[in-house]
Amino acid sequence: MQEFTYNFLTEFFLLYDNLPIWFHRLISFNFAWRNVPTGGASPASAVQNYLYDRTISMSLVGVQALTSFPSELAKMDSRATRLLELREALELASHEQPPPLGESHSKIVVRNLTLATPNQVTLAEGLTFQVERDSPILITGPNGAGKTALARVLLGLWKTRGADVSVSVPRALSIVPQRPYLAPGCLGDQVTYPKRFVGDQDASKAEEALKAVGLEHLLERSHGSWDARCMWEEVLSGGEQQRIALSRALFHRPDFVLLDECTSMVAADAEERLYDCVTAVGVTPLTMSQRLFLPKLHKQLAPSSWNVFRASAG
Ligand SMILES: Nc1ncnc2c1ncn2[C@@H]1O[C@H](COP(=O)(O)OP(=O)(O)OP(=O)(O)O)[C@@H](O)[C@H]1O
Repeated sequence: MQEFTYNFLTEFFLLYDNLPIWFHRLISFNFAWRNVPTGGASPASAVQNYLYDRTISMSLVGVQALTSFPSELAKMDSRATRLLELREALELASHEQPPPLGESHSKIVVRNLTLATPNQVTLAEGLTFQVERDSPILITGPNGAGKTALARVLLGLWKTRGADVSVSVPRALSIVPQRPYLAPGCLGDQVTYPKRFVGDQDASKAEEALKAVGLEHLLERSHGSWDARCMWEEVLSGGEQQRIALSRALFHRPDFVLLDECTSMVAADAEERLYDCVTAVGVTPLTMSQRLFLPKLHKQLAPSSWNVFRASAG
């Protein structure tokens, strides 16, 4: 029944979303007809009033649009990033098929990797490292050094380059990006993304993940219902959005996770606990970050030979 009502309302507003505008116009015209200056109502004065009223209401709509501009921009930002990544992946797939990455069950292995952008700008050469289960590694480097680029290579989005290059990654590898994508859907869907939330099956695991990242208040706010829906990008703060993204890693528990500056908007005093949560559930992070406290949470630091990064002077 709930689904029927939801579908009905969605269809109704999609088809008739301009009804309120026409109601508003009728009311405005009625108002214009009644409130004419001395001399009585005439079509000319009514139309004049109507146009005056429309000018004012259109200006108000303009002001309203301006005030909602920053949040609209934030929404567009994460969507645009995803679209760009999709476009890059499609371009690579159509022109230059990247050689398939090797598959390894228990570790990430990178040997002699040359890191380069799609337009052939070399960012680093000879990258060699491996990440084993329970041996997290931290990669630091200045802005533009190529940390996200490395994540893209490991996910198979960017081509691997280099003589004798070999890159193998486990199937169970996922990413928590800096700017998370919030899926349209209910609260449960946000935690279980990319899979749809299935109440009976996912509720207790999703609740555990949500609590671990300190977002239990979202469930309380919706009176314990996972079906709450809203424009999540507008309602959740930047830090909350990043915590939601981390909760997905805790929900799905891949063997390895790429954490790409994924706590940059989280309050500093909570960050360390969040990283602990990830390792506590048996997920091994490969972290890309500038955060100063992070070295103590990782068993390995990226090898110093990585200072060949093109942008390291920055
Ligand atoms: N699609 C692309 N096409 C061309 N160049 C790109 C592309 N994406 C990123 N770059 C460039 O590659 C370089 C490395 O970018 P990357 O995002 O990996 O840096 P980063 O080390 O993650 O930086 P930050 O610390 O700011 O997140 C940058 O100079 C960037 O402009």
